[in-house]
Amino acid sequence: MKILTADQIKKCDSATIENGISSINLMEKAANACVDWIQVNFKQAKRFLIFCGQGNNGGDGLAIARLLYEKGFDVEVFIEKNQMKFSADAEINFKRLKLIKGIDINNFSDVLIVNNEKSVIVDALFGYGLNRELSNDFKNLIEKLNQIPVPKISIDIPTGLYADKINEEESAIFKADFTLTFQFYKRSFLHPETGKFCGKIEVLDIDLNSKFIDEVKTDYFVIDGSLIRKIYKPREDFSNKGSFGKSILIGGSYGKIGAVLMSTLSALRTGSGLTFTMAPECGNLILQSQVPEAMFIGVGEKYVDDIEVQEKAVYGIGPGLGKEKQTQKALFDFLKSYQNPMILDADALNILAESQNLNLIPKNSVITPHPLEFERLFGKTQNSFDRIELAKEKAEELQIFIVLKDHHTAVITPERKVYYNITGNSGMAKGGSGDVLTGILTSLISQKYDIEKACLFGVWLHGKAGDLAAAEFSEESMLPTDLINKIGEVFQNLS
Ligand SMILES: NC(=O)C1=CN([C@@H]2O[C@H](COP(=O)(O)OP(=O)(O)OC[C@H]3O[C@@H](n4cnc5c(N)ncnc54)[C@H](O)[C@@H]3O)[C@@H](O)[C@H]2O)[C@@H](O)CC1
Ligand SMILES: Nc1ncnc2c1ncn2[C@@H]1O[C@H](COP(=O)(O)OP(=O)(O)O)[C@@H](O)[C@H]1O
Ligand SMILES: [K+]
Repeated sequence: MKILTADQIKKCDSATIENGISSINLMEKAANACVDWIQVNFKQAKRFLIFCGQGNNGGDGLAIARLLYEKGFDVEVFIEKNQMKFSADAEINFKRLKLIKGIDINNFSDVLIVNNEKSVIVDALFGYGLNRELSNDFKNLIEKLNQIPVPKISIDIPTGLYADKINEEESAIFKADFTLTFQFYKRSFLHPETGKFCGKIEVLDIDLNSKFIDEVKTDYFVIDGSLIRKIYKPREDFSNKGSFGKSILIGGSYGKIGAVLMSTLSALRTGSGLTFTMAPECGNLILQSQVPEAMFIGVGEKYVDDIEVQEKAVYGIGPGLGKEKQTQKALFDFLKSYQNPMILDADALNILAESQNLNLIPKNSVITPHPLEFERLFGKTQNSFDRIELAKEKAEELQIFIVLKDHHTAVITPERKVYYNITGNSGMAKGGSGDVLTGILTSLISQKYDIEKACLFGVWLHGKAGDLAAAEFSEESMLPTDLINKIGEVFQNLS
C-alpha cells in the first residue's frame, strides 16, 4: 500500500471529486465508513462526545454525529461557537445537524461539565490539513480531553499530528485508542515518536480515485498481505533439497551459542534446502542435538576464528558472533574474498561500525541493524524520520538493503524506497528475536527470492509469526523460539 503525503492525499481527494462523486457525498461516505466501524466496535457505548474543528475533518465529525444519532446513540457535539468559519462541506453538515433537535451543540469550554459515564470521545478537530502547531486554546482542550478516562477515537489523524512529519513538541497531541483513517496509512502512524498517539489503526476504504493512486509517485509504502501474496512462491513438487538453496549461518561464541542456533532453526523453518551452522566447537554438541537437521562446521574453539568460503551458498553472519580480534580478522578476510550478497547482523555490524570499513559490504547485501546498531554504523540523527532519510542515503551510496528494525521495521532499498512493516508486537522485544529474522532472511534469499522481495516477505513473516505466538502465549510470555514454531502456520495461511 502506498503512503502519500498530506499534499498528495489532498490531490487524490480532488481527483476523486473531479471523477464523479461530489465532495459532500465523499464526506458522507467517509462518515458512513466511520459509523459502520463504530457500530460494530462500540455497541455498548451510550453517548458520543464529538469534537469538531472547522475544516473538513470537523465536517466528518458533524456528519458522524448526525449518523450516530440516527442509529440511536446519544450524541453531543462540541465546536468553537465564538468563531464559526466552517469549510463549505462542514457548513453543509452543520446546517444538517442543526435540524436535529436531539443533539446538543456545546462550546469547547463546556467539556468539563459533561457527564462522561459510558461515553466515547471522538476527535474530529484537525486531520491532514494541520499545517502549523496548535494554538494554546487547542492545546488546552487536547490536554483536558487526554485526561478524561473514556475510550477515544480519532477521525483520520489524531489531532495535533501531521500526516508526514514529526512534531516540534509532543505536549498537545490527542491520544487516541483508535484511529479511523481514510484509505492510506500516514507516515506519522509508523514512527515511534508520533505513532504512539494513534492507538489501533483502522484503514477505511472510501474508494478514492484508483488511477490517481496507481500513478502517484512515492518512496513510501506499507507492506500488506496483498503484496506478500504476490511475492510468496509455493514450493515446486518436482524438487529436491538442492532446489531450495544452501543457507550458512555464522555466529555464536562461548555463552552466545543460542543466537546462531535460533537463526539456524529459523532458516530451516522458513524452507531452506540445506542448512549449515558455522560456529565455534563449544557449540557443536548443543547445535547438533538441538537442530539435527543442520550441519555443523567448526571454526575456532570459543569464538569464530575463520570463515570458510563455499560455493552457491547464502551467508547470514552475526548472531552471537562476538567481537574477538580473531573474529574481526576472519570477517574482514571473508569480506575481502567474497563478493556475493549476504545478510549481516548484530556483531558483524558492530565490527564493521568500529572499523568504518563499510565499503567492504558486498553490493545488494542486507544489513539488519536495530536503531543503536544503525547509529554505530552511520551516526546519530535527531529523530526517527531523519534516521530514515539517512538510511535512504546510505542504502543508495553503498547499494545495499537496510532492514532498520523497530516496532515498525522499515526496509530501505538502494533505490531509496522505504517499506514499513505493520506485523509484529512488543512480545518480540526480547533478545533473540533479531536472530530469528536473520535466519528467515538468509533462508528466503538462499531459496532465490529476489533480495528486495525477500526483505519484504521476511520482515512481514517474522512479525506475523510473532503475532501468532503472542495470541497463544501473550506478549509477555512468548519467546523467540515460540515465534520460530509459528512460522509454519504463517505459511499454511498463505497457501
Ligand atoms: N473531500 C475531501 O477532501 C475529504 C476530506 N476528508 C477529511 O478532511 C480532512 C482534511 O480536511 P481539511 O483539508 O479541511 O483540513 P483539516 O480539517 O485537517 O484542517 C482545517 C484547516 O485548518 C487550518 N489549520 C491548519 N493548521 C491549523 C492550526 N494549527 N490551527 C488552526 N488552524 C489550522 C488549515 O487551513 C486547514 O485547512 C481529512 O483529514 C479528512 O478527515 C474526508 O471527509 C474525506 C474526503
Ligand atoms: N515492540 C516491538 N514491536 C514489534 N517488533 C519488535 C518490537 N521490539 C522488537 N521487535 C522486533 O524484534 C527484533 C529484535 O531484533 P534485535 O533488537 O536485533 O534483537 P536481538 O537482540 O534478538 O538480535 C526486530 O526484528 C524487531 O523489529
Ligand atoms: K482528527
